Amino acid sequence: MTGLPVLTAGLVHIYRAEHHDVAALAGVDLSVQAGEMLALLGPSGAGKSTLLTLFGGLLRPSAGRIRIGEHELSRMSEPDLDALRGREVGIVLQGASRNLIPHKTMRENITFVQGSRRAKDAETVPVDEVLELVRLTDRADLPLSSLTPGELQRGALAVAVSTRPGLLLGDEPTSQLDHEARDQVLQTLSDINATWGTTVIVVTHDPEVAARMPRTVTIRDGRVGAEGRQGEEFAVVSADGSVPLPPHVLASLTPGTLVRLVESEQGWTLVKDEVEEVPDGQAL
Ligand SMILES: Nc1ncnc2c1ncn2[C@@H]1O[C@H](COP(=O)(O)OP(=O)(O)OP(=O)(O)O)[C@@H](O)[C@H]1O
Repeated sequence: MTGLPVLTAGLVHIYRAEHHDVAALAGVDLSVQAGEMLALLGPSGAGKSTLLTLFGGLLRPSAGRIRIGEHELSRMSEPDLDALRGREVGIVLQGASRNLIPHKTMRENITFVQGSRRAKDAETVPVDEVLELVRLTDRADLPLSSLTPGELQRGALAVAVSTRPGLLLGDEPTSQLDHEARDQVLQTLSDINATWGTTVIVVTHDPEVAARMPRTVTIRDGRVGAEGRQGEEFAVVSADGSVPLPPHVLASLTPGTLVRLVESEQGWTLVKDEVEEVPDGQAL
């Protein structure tokens, strides 16, 4: 299968807890083209993992739309979502060991996933082709306990793409790896993307990983806060017409500040209105 596009519109997710609700996503509008490779960035608690989990059909959105290829996920039944995960979406959870069966070799792990009921009707890829793509051919038949952390992480990627899905999702796929292993995992993600055209979306906290991604999307307070292309950061106009300001701009343009939108040849410039301060005690 070639890459799948991903589209969200007004995506909201609320975790319902016993005493309070948490709005993890508050209206995400995002369009990812088939075959793109991007990183989701943002502060802790911003909603990155929730968004990734929704892309994988592991959670259902509270409101809004989410489309993977031809599928509108919010309308799919549990069995159909399960089948989607088995064939069209590969997910790598945080921590390599959560994605692998410890007493099986890499080859056996891949064969096991390919032979599972969920993978029925999925594209069959020769195991050796998958192993070669992640550069683990010579480690394929060894016990997992003899593999390095980087090899195990590449093994987790191999399992996730063993049915050649159109979308690969990774939650912090390079965390807790040394620089060399991290670079090899990044290279493997690029190789999967380039060889099969797989759409790749990863969550990362690592600025060096982000810098190597062609596109980054920063999630802030459950919304798209900014986008980066080739290292340059842009503010993004939301579907409701709002433009979230980056934190350093917000520090000088505090909420309630009046601004003028001035048109020029370059486009639009935001100019702070210098309204005279009302002296203390004269406001009322
Ligand atoms: N199962 C849950 N039940 C209740 N609240 C949750 C649950 N999972 C996440 N949250 C809350 O939802 C918000 C978004 O969490 P999420 O894990 O998506 O953020 P994140 O950007 O991935 O953070 P991190 O970088 O720390 O992993 C946070 O306020 C978090 O506490």
